[in-house]
Amino acid sequence: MTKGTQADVNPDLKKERLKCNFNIQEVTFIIDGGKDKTLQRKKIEDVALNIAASIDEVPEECLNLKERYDNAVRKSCVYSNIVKNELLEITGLEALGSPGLRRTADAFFKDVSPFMLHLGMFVPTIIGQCTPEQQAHWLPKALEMQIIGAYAQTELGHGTFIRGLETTATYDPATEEFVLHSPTLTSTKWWAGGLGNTANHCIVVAQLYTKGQCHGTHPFIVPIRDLDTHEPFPGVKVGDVGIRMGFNTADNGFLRFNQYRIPRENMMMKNAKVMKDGTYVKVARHEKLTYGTMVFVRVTLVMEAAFNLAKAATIAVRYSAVRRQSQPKPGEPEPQILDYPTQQHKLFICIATAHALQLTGLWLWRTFEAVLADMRKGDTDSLPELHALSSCLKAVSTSDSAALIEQCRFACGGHGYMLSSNLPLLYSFVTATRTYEGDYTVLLLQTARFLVKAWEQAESGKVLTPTVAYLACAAAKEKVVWSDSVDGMIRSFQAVAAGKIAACAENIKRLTKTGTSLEDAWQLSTVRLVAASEAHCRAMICQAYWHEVTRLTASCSASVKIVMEQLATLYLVYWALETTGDLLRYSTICESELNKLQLKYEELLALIRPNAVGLVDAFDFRDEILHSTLGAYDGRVYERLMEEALKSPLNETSVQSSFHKYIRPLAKGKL
Ligand SMILES: CCCCCCCCCCCCCCCCCCCCC/C=C/C(=O)SCCNC(=O)CCNC(=O)[C@H](O)C(C)(C)COP(=O)(O)OP(=O)(O)OC[C@H]1O[C@@H](n2cnc3c(N)ncnc32)[C@H](O)[C@@H]1OP(=O)(O)O
Ligand SMILES: Cc1cc2nc3c(=O)[nH]c(=O)nc-3n(C[C@H](O)[C@H](O)[C@H](O)COP(=O)(O)OP(=O)(O)OC[C@H]3O[C@@H](n4cnc5c(N)ncnc54)[C@H](O)[C@@H]3O)c2cc1C
Repeated sequence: MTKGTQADVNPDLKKERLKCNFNIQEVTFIIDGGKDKTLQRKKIEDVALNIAASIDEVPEECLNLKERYDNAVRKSCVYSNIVKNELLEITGLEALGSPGLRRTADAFFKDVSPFMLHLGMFVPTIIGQCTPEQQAHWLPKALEMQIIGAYAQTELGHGTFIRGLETTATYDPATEEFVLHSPTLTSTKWWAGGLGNTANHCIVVAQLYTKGQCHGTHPFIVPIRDLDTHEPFPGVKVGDVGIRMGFNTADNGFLRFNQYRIPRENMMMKNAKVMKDGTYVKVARHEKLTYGTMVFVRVTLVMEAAFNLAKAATIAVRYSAVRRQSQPKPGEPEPQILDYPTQQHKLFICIATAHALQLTGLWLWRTFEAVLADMRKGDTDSLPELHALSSCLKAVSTSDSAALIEQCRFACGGHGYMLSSNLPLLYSFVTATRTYEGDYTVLLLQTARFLVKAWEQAESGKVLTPTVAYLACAAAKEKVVWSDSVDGMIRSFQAVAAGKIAACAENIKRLTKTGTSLEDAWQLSTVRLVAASEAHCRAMICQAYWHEVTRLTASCSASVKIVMEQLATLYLVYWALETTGDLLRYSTICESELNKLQLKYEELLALIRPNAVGLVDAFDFRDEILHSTLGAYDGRVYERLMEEALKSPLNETSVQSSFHKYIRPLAKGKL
């Protein structure tokens, strides 16, 4: 964080920091995943942010579309050099996935870098889908930025249904080439980040045909532009998809092929190969390993959701400590808006959710690494569980994060609507994560498939995998006894999930018994399947969050343990109150217990209040990364709002030319 001198800090924020009763740094270490991770992150920030400080003379949002893109490319090149020449020196290849790199990128780009997909999907797909020989060829070029890549899977006509993609890659053994073709308008690749004007290479997912047979979708590395002139190659039509709600500097593009040829070796051949004579050879032991990059990105998006929500919470909590409004007690000064319980209700759940998603995300990452290790040994048994886990966690974390970022904006009143608060840009960025890399509903339905199967296994007494082991106890189908202890609440959330899954399974069974096909019975049950999947995910987040807090605070100071547990309890109580209907249905909770729960929630808000600013300080965002007039460390909100306003091009002259062109003639009746 940029602390400045204490004299510059808003007096209310100063007082808040004096009130904080726990060691902020200890919490930072927990959030980062350990002291070593914090130190590494800070080192990366120190290197990168020296340069970021003077990267923009004019605020990004004041530029026109084309200038914004050019500016984003300029900054991406500066940033790439820092990554290559400085950051990789500090941590080696590990830097590419490090939180330090992710965070410092935000100091350079308020919107999105057109290189994001190069690093976020092009490089990971080379690592995940290429043979070692192919990696040796492509990876150094990509890391040196000699080539820039995009990931083009989605088409104009299909995003969700990958098997429905229309682009074809037909093998020609005579020349040992694949012929890429886009047979229809709807087969045009659409949306790929970095594709429109920036990338010269692209991973293209296409239906593979060889010896007259289709073998389904496979990934190919496709050169699309000349490395020197940057002109698209003949047979390639590429461009920008048009103005979007956000991501306007991400260069999302379209791509069409007209019988465009690439060498056979450009098929990514880790999981399947086409031999010179056109023989198709399946290498992978699991059908869906070609979807591996998506699983990887879904896993990372859980922490991405936490990161962005933490930024919004920092902005809104600091602002709420500075902002004073209304006069609830006559004759007394206007209170800080953070003192209003309704404001605490809006904001403390944001801090708690950021913790819940970050700690669950770190746990998911470890699970992902364990599954990868199994797969390296040829064991793919845990892949379905990882797919189910990453699908629902990606869906719920991105959805919660987007909704709560918007809540942070509401919590900042009119000033939250200013682009300079950074809340609108944060929202438009995060709300896209609910859609991309698998739409919310679609991914929850993927998890639901796994849950219904697990339920059937539970009913027949089979051993269940860890994340659904709770279904075994629930198979008895009795209401769970309510208790407002943490364990009791988690048991109740699991009972809700189990009850909903059971109801789905029964509904499908009932429908099929009366002659409905299994596919139709599934469709007729999807509204409840989505709800069941979400309940399962919520129970899992609650369990993982509490488990991680207990584990990570075991050796912490008492005050840190207390505040971390207060937040985690708040998260559980909040969701119990949000889902009272479900609890009444699946647990023994009654009216008096609900009243007790409401009181407990209000007590928790009051307990957390003195530590609110300390808690957001513990996210440890430097001002350069927050980019917010409302959320800077020093709380000079009004001064910053005025300074930013004066940077608007509309303030460059006291009278605009439109006055002379239109308003005056209108007033004089001469228009
Ligand atoms: C070097 C210097 C560089 C410097 C550069 C500086 C730059 C600075 C920037 C730095 C910042 C970096 C930050 C990085 C952040 C990363 C951001 C990434 C941004 C991403 C942007 C968006 C990208 C995209 O959206 S890509 C497109 C994604 N598309 C999708 O997700 C499509 C969703 N659809 C599907 O996943 C499937 O089609 C599905 C699952 C819905 C259905 O598939 P299906 O084939 O039809 O399967 P189905 O019949 O339903 O099921 C069969 C069976 O298979 C199981 N299954 C399905 N999927 C999987 C799977 N993935 N894994 C395992 N199993 C799977 C399914 O469950 C079924 O099983 P059964 O029930 O047992 O039959
Ligand atoms: C900002 C952004 C960046 C992107 N970047 C990339 C990229 O770099 N590369 C890339 O390849 N793609 C990218 N995408 C595309 C993205 O992956 C898709 O938009 C996403 O997977 C959703 O697919 P869709 O657009 O086809 O939505 P659709 O599937 O058409 O969804 C529309 C609606 O239909 C519903 N629906 C669809 N199928 C079902 C079903 N089976 N059951 C019930 N409901 C269903 C959905 O829930 C949704 O409500 C990006 C998208 C965005 C917004």
